[in-house]
Amino acid sequence: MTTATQNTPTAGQPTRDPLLRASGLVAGYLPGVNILNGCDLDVYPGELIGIIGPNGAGKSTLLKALFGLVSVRSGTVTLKGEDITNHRADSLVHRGVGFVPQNDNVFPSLTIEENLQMGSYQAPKRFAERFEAIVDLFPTLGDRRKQRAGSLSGGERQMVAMARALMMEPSVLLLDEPSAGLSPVRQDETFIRTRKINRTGVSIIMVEQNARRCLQICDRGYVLDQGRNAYTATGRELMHDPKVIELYLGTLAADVESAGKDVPPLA
Ligand SMILES: Nc1ncnc2c1ncn2[C@@H]1O[C@H](COP(=O)(O)OP(=O)(O)OP(=O)(O)O)[C@@H](O)[C@H]1O
Repeated sequence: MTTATQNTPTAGQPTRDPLLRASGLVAGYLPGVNILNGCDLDVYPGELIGIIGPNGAGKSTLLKALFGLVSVRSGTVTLKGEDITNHRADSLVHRGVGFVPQNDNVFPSLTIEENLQMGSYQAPKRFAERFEAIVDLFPTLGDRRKQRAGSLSGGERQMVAMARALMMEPSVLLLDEPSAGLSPVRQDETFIRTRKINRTGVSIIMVEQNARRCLQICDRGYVLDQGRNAYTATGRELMHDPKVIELYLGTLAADVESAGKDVPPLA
């Protein structure tokens, strides 16, 4: 059995230049209270990265720090080698970073089409072309373009939120707990959708509570604990690492291990 590497953020990484790199991030909300205590993260072109860890570990805060929503106190974030630390969200969108928050991620009173128009407000002339590309990926959105987002199910709203973030054709997409609050079936659909987006070439950083499913689909995973990298390796290695199972995946994962079988594959 391969063992995940503790405290070495470079484990299992490709050797080419990272698309996005976070180095030694320290960040927090209240003066004098740091939530991130020196986080490192590398995302290589085309990768799907999973971030898991206990409640309050700072996973969502890490995404917010990458997207300029939480002030970075020290450390740097680079995109294609360019320093983007503490850049504003609108500037990051322009540079190719997309963000899908966990909550309130659609405009409920607007139709699906209008929600997607909001996603392309920085490049309205590209709306038709981007809308067509999105509908190719998620045909339901085209069929139901005139439906108000507020009347959609949780899973469908999540699809609209992802689609809206894709309107600016990001090179990297940040997803904050996309499966939160969804039934197991809808969670699976969300993970399949995430992988589908990734296969179009978009790099993804996904924070997830559903750690096993997340590790199952991601190329590499980071385990965050108390605002620091605890473990990193490929998703598969983390999923089968005894220490990671014991500390972070809990009994369900242990049951899977002891039964000697993997979690069922996503369709
Ligand atoms: N807006 C905020 N103001 C002050 N503290 C906050 C704020 N948002 C989050 N925190 C605190 O930051 C810490 C980390 O929260 P964060 O949401 O990043 O953790 P997480 O790993 O994503 O946890 P979970 O899995 O429970 O969502 C928690 O102690 C939380 O209470």
